Amino acid sequence: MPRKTPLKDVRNIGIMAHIDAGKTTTTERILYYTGVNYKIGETHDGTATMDWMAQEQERGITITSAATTCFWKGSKNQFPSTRINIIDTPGHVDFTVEVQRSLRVLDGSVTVLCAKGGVEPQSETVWRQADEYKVPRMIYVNKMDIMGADFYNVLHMIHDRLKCNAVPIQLPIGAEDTFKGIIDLVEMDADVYYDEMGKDMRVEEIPADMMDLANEYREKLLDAVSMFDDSIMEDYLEGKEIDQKRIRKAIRMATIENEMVPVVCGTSYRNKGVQKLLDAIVDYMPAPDDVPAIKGTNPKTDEEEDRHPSDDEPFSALAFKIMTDPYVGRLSFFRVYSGHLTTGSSVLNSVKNQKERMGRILQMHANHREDIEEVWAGDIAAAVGLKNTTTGDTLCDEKAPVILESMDFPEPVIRVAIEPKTKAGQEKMGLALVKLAEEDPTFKTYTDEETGQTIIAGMGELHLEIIVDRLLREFKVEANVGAPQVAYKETVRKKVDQETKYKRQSGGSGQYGHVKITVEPNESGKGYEFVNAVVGGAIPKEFIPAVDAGIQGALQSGVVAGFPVVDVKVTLYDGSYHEVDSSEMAFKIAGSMAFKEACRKADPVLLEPIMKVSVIVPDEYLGTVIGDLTSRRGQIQGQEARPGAQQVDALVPLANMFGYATDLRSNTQGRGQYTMEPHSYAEIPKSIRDKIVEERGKKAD
Ligand SMILES: Nc1nc2c(ncn2[C@@H]2O[C@H](COP(=O)(O)OP(=O)(O)OP(=O)(O)O)[C@@H](O)[C@H]2O)c(=O)[nH]1
Repeated sequence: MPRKTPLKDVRNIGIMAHIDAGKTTTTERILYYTGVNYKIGETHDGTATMDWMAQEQERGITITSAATTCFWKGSKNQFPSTRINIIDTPGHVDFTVEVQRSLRVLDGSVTVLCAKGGVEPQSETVWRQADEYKVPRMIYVNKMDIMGADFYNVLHMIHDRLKCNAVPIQLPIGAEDTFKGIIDLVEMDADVYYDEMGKDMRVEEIPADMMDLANEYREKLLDAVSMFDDSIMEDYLEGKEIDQKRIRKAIRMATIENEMVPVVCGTSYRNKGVQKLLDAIVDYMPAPDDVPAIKGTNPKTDEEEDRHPSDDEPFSALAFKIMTDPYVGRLSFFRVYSGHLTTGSSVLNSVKNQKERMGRILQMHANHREDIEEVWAGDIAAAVGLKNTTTGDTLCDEKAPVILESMDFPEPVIRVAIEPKTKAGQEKMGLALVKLAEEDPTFKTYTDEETGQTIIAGMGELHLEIIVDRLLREFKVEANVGAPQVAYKETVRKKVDQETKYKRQSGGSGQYGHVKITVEPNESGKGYEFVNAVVGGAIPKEFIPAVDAGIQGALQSGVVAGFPVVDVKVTLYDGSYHEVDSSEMAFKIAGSMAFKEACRKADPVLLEPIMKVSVIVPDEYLGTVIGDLTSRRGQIQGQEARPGAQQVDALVPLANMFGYATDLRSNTQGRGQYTMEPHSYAEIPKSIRDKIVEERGKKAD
């Protein structure tokens, strides 16, 4: 069967927003107008379709990025029927990795801003991430109906904070409770609404009292796009009629090239402007073949090999989200980059070097799913029952293997001990935690060797709360959790050489493993690296992975205070073996012992997560807030004026940020706001380190 929607008519977009800007409401309205929903769900009723995880409904926030497909007829029939895949993204900072992984697989994004709040710090964070991925963007200024809505102020904030070439392609008519329509600067007409909830809309001439303003902004728009079609400005200045198609084409090119960010407005809640937003998505957001080819590597030759968005290339796709679904089991969301695949065929997971059968493929809609027979370049769908595929893996044609550029996941910064309420729950909890960790690469679970406790580690308190919540709801495991603690790490500062011989002679056969290794610091963030430099069979090939495994076991619990060891490079360069007594086990033990011994000598240090904290505080509390941040070992990075307030940016150890929300509230009479995200890991000052070591019940070395 040929593909149903031409590649040109596919839009993979994300909707990004600060909490409460109205992302969920906007998505709901989009689904409503595209005919997927028969009734409009309100987020505050808890019936919104996108927020289908129970706890999201209760909390009123969107956590996971579900992909939803809908179709829009397209504006002026330029694109007869465009397929829009919406990748939902969360607004909370604990879930930035969700934002990042969606940025990886989408082609364009709509940033929703609140017409009153404008650019909040979280929007800035997400914007910078989108900059990194060079995602073409447009901005939707929502909530034009609320008290304090000010389109031009938001525009000013966009220029000031996001430093992008934002150009309105619409202007609001009125604001707050007098918001009654939208001027279209391409068509030079107005959509005027005659009722509260956006049912009665008429296309009219631009109101006379707004004509000058409309002309002024039309000129700005034409000026912005004229670099993509210089005759546009000439024609305009000569007073000639300019074809709308030409303007749209130029806006589209400028947007896709990341040279311009079109700005539209409306109120999703009151159903005003959403259809025009859909038109703009179709007109200006890129199709999969408008963006550069995805980079990849051939796993056989290690050579770079790109995959172009074409059905004729070999199949390649990136798994970007794993979810456990109560009805169908494990769902793996994937984005197809090239080629075509029929349900029932096999693919290669090139990262794991394992075959997977694509037995059933589903198209996800917000509230139902559809079995599909085929997927094509540019599609987003979900496969049922893939066994070994995890987030970030490449699925590809076995005959043309490729590993697509994936995503980097940050290390968890916060940990809590967790314990099932009943003994019977122990095994169930273990299995459930493993499942949850498969879904979410920023969530880890392990046993603390010092205390024997089960630990869960993640990106923030809310992140772990949600995990505990899901344990209860989805896996029926009731658990007690301890107080959140910082997820410290250990590393080494010096290169050392280590020789260790593990030899036992007890009764029957003995054990013999002898290794010579060097242990040295690895680049920050590079993790653990193992190099096999053994020559001439000093250690037989079959025992080398055992040495590596032994070291990996030892990495879990460092020599300073039993925290995981990161960023070390270990080179195994020599050793010896015994014909009879050597075994994998013996080499595993030798590897582990050698590594621990080497670490003791290699100037081991304790590292702590440092957070980037942004606080917005009314002027009168500025001194108190800065004083407080400094007393938390914070380093002030900068300060910027906002209307009636200041934004303070600081780097603060996570250990000193517990309880910050409460303190900030009392220091500012509830008027301060803050966001924080992981920034880096840094060495802990000695005095504090000694205290941590002591608390862990171990003596400092
Ligand atoms: N007056 C008005 N209220 C709106 C508008 N859009 C959204 N809201 C309300 O604002 C609140 C937040 O909207 P949501 O759609 O849940 O916001 P969100 O950005 O998805 O929030 P998170 O899911 O928490 O990230 C809800 O109570 C909405 O009903 C609007 O255009 N006008």
